Amino acid sequence: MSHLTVSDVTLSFGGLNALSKVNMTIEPGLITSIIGPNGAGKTSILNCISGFYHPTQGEILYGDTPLTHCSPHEVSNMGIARAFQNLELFSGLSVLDNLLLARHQNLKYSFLQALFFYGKASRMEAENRAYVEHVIDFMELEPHRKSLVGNLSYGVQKKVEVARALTLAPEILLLDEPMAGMNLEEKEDIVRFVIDIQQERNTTVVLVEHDLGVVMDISDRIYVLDFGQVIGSGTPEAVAADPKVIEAYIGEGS
Ligand SMILES: Nc1ncnc2c1ncn2[C@@H]1O[C@H](COP(=O)(O)OP(=O)(O)OP(=O)(O)O)[C@@H](O)[C@H]1O
Repeated sequence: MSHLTVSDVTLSFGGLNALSKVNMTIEPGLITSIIGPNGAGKTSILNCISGFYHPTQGEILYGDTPLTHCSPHEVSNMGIARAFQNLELFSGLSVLDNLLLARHQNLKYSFLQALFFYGKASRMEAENRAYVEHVIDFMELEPHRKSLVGNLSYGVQKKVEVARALTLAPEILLLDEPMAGMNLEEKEDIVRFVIDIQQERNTTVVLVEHDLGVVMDISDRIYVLDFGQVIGSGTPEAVAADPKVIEAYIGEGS
């Protein structure tokens, strides 16, 4: 597994810099959280890493491979998957079909093979099916596998969204506010899965989350953004004691 390196990334929308010379190193195998007040640039940095936005300046490398100008599809094929803040699920399809569809993105066989459905295509189809079943099992979604996503509670839908990203077997999982709108029990549930994803699947996790209690509890490293700039970084203890970070949060509340 490789380091993900964000170097001097600036993202401008007209006159507004959503990100200004942001530097981050996402270390393999760790949970790195990105926090900051509303509008600080947290989603923008995930958008740059996942190829939805292209930085105005700066560079993003995965190992030695530049991601800066890659499309979202190219980024996910490199092993970087994203679960979205606003769910990217098909509400009229079952959990199983949503996950199969997501996994299907990774199918690589020719039109002719697909047409006659033999050889590599059928083998890959079986492998995909098995992998999706494994993700359903891992995320404890078995009771919901045939349910239409639109009929599920918001908390379960958020879990399906994480599962959707996991079907790509990512090395890095980007999670954008996976606990937003959840009740305490649902939050505890998803926290347990985030830790399991890191520890049991040896996946690097990048987490954008507003719940500071959760962030302090589970993160190995934290980056703090404010007005598009990194104002603090390090272990949870170091960040919690950083006067600039405290100021940014007190400023937000006052
Ligand atoms: N597509 C866009 N066009 C114009 N401005 C944008 C766009 N995307 C983001 N911004 C602006 O960039 C800044 C950073 O937004 P971003 O969504 O990254 O913040 P955030 O930290 O994720 O906020 P929140 O915690 O509220 O989700 C904001 O001022 C936002 O209005």
